[in-house]
Amino acid sequence: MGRMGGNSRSHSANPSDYKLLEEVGYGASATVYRAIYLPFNEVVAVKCLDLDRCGSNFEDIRREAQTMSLIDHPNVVKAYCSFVVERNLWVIMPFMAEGSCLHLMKIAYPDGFEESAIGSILKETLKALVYLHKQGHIHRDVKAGNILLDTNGVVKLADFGVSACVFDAADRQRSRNTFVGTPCWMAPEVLQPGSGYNSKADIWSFGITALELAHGHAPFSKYPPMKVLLMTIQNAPPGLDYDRDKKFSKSFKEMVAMCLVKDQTKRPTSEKLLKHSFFKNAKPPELSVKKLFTDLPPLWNRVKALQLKDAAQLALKKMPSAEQEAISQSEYQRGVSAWNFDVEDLKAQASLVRDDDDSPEMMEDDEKLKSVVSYKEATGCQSSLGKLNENSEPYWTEYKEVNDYEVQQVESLNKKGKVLESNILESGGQQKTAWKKNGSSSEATASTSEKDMVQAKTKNLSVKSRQTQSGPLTPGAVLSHSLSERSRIFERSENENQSAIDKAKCEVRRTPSFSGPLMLPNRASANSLSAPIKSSGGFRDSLDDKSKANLVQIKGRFSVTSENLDLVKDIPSSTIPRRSSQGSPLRKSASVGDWVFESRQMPTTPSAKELNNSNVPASLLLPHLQNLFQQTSIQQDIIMNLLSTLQPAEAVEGTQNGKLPPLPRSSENNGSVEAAVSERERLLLLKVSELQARMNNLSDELTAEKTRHIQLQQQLNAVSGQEENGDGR
Ligand SMILES: Nc1ncnc2c1ncn2[C@@H]1O[C@H](COP(=O)(O)OP(=O)(O)OP(=O)(O)O)[C@@H](O)[C@H]1O
Repeated sequence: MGRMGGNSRSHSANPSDYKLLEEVGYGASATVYRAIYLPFNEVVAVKCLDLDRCGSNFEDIRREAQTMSLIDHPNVVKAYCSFVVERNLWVIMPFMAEGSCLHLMKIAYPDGFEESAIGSILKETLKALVYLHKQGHIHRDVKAGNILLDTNGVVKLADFGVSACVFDAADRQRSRNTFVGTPCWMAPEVLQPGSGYNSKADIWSFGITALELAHGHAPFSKYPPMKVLLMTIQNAPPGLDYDRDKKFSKSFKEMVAMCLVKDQTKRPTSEKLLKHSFFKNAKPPELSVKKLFTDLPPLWNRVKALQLKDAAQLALKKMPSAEQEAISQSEYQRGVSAWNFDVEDLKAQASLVRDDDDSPEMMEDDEKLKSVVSYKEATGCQSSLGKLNENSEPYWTEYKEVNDYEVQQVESLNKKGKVLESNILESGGQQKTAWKKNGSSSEATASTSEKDMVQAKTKNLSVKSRQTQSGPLTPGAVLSHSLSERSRIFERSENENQSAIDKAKCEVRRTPSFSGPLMLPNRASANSLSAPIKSSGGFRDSLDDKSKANLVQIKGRFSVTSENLDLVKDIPSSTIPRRSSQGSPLRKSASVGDWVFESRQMPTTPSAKELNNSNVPASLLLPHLQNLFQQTSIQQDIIMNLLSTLQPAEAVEGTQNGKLPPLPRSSENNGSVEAAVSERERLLLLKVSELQARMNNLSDELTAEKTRHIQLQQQLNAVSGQEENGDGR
């Protein structure tokens, strides 16, 4: 690793040359800090990847770092250098002071950007894709969260955590048959295991990103991953609606429609797409993008605000399972990439998710949030919160209300709890006025590099406290410090009982390992299963026993599992009827190439008695009953097929010529199976008695023949006696 080419001034691989300041972002596998490179007094970004969370696939990381070192394009975030510090990989990059488009939308543009800004952002992103594709790379994780902005309006595509070099022959097969990405942004061919994909998958993700920038969230973002997977495969492609999206131009709509074609061969290449009229008319980013953040607070304060918002949302969910669901949902909806797909579980979940927006659960959440928290959700939380975007004021203007709510949570859920966030909340409250658009505070424009450095010296209590309390900053300390720990630093004393809100923050940031109704992997499980940089199966060891037992295939960040292989492996595949339609109880395994029996349609199937006695609503019972019905029909099918294979072919004839009728084969005739069997029995008995009668006849005939034979013998003897007497005379 170490230094990477192309820089006139190279950055050292010595961690003590970097002074880590505020956290400015976090993803599935990494936390990103603003930092100062001391030898040059230069602001940089340091991405700290926890190698343990990455599955410690060092070989992949090394290859990834090499890939990054070859990147040299003004619209691609390049790595200056990378090096391992204890169990962490530090990647040193240019600091993009305005963070990602996703963060920007969540903070200030919950309903998306205006078309001129979108045009510029997309054009710059597309230039990056043209470059990467020419170099033989597939990015595989194009989304608003990976499009970074600088204060002067520069747009760069980031995160090669999942990119793959298709020119590397050894890697080609794997990279093209690997499940990598974030479900909402993933192309249909990527979601269909084994079909393989190429750089056109990036064009699909680019189209989804266009919709994300236009609406503030990606299509289907309110659904759990598997529902998204099924909808992407089964539904018509999403797009800009000609009625609902009246504000957008025809050429924008056309461009999006070109990207979101299911048949990858019909999608344009990045190079061709760049020639589309939509991009020809795009404004330079310094005109249309720069103005997006003129009145906003510094990035790290925005990130802090977003973390508080996540925590507030999480604190609403008090039951452990609900917490897990919330974490899963929020991580997923935020666009975090690490999702391991247990296809069976997710299919079952998908069948339970209603397509309409008015599911009671969602409405309940909606009401709860509306009554307590008045902020609107952007991309991330929109789905579970319903339509909260009616009021389009930026999130940060309501920051204080969120904080008030958090205080309530802290007070009500933790009697002993001290208000850990007091400092944060106070500063948040003050900043609320300072951040308001049209406000005149100097804070609003304090995001230039020089100012950042000054602010870092004066404002960053958490980092300073950490450094003074624990001596030199170690990477481990950096990575392990959580928001709660930082809260303690703010408070400057240890808390015995972590407040609910504080705990919730830990959950948001870190990696709980409980399971919940959605059965979606939280970040911890996702990361333990997956290599966030690039996958290769090197993380197999981190699977627990159950996962190992069920693992069919590890596909990049996602593993495809089935618990049902044992059930079917002893049944000859030829005896199982094959149905190819969607929703069939028998499906082709994602990876083993054989047909598997999908008995695990539901996470748990209650007994009939339970179903009868319970007060469960029909909407919940129905899927279980359908599941039971489906399983019963499958079993019948299998029995029928086994019976038919036991039956000799020549026996399948009509009774008229003395032979037996065939057993009914189709499932429609299942009811007549018993009757058919007894009919066969009766005919067999008839046949036996018929044979017996024929045998009796034959015996009689034999006896008669024998008698005739004796009589003839006697006649012959008599004749020969007469002849002898005649000769003697
Ligand atoms: N160079 C940078 N300058 C400023 N902010 C950055 C920089 N790199 C990343 N970030 C911020 O950190 C966030 C997480 O970074 P990144 O996407 O690289 O992590 P990740 O673990 O790979 O995430 P994911 O897998 O979910 O895409 C980004 O969304 C962005 O907001």
